[in-house]
Amino acid sequence: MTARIKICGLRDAATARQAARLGADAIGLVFYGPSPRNVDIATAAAVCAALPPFVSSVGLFVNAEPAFVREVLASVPLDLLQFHGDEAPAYCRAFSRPYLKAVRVKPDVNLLEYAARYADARGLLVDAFVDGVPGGTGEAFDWRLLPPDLPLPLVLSGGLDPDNVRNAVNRVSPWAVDVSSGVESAKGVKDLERIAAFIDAVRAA
Ligand SMILES: O=C(O)c1ccccc1N[C@@H]1O[C@H](COP(=O)(O)O)[C@@H](O)[C@H]1O
Repeated sequence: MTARIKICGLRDAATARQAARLGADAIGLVFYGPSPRNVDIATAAAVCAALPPFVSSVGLFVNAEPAFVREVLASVPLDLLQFHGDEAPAYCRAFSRPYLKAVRVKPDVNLLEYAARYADARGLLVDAFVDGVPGGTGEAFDWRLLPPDLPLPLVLSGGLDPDNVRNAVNRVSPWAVDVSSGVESAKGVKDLERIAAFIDAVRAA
């Protein structure tokens, strides 16, 4: 099975359209002020409007005020929410939208427990644990910490790039992969050649 591909941290309509043309299945919009990939609501709406059919838009939040998530949802047609902080299951469900729960993996993590707690999530997204930073760090983690029998679709992220993603897909067999830093030329600046190389590498796995 070919892994689906999400390119996260898009900040303009032209790059989002190019990513879709190159074969991305989903693009991510970061609504988290401290991130170099943060977008405002108007920009996010313009990015979504530029997407061709059958390419999903994912909104990423980190411990956001519910009112802010609702404000975004009122103007931006997001297909999926990605909760990348310490959001409780009740919080994630409160928006009545499909969601992914991100888990930052460290050696003592119990992903089966997470899968049970967030059983109504569309998937678990696994990222590297880096102290003090919620994500988007470009750091990978030890994929051997992932259980083989996770009952939810697994979205693999954390330090993926055009050079390691083929091996990652072959080793982990995730439902999808998600990348941000690994397809950038500088923090927050997407590089179309790296996006193309990343997508080619996933397809070649
Ligand atoms: O992209 C960000 O800036 C970001 C900020 C806060 C939380 C998550 C963020 N990105 C997500 O982190 C993972 C891994 O990213 P990377 O490829 O290692 O840079 C991915 O799911 C991004 O969507």
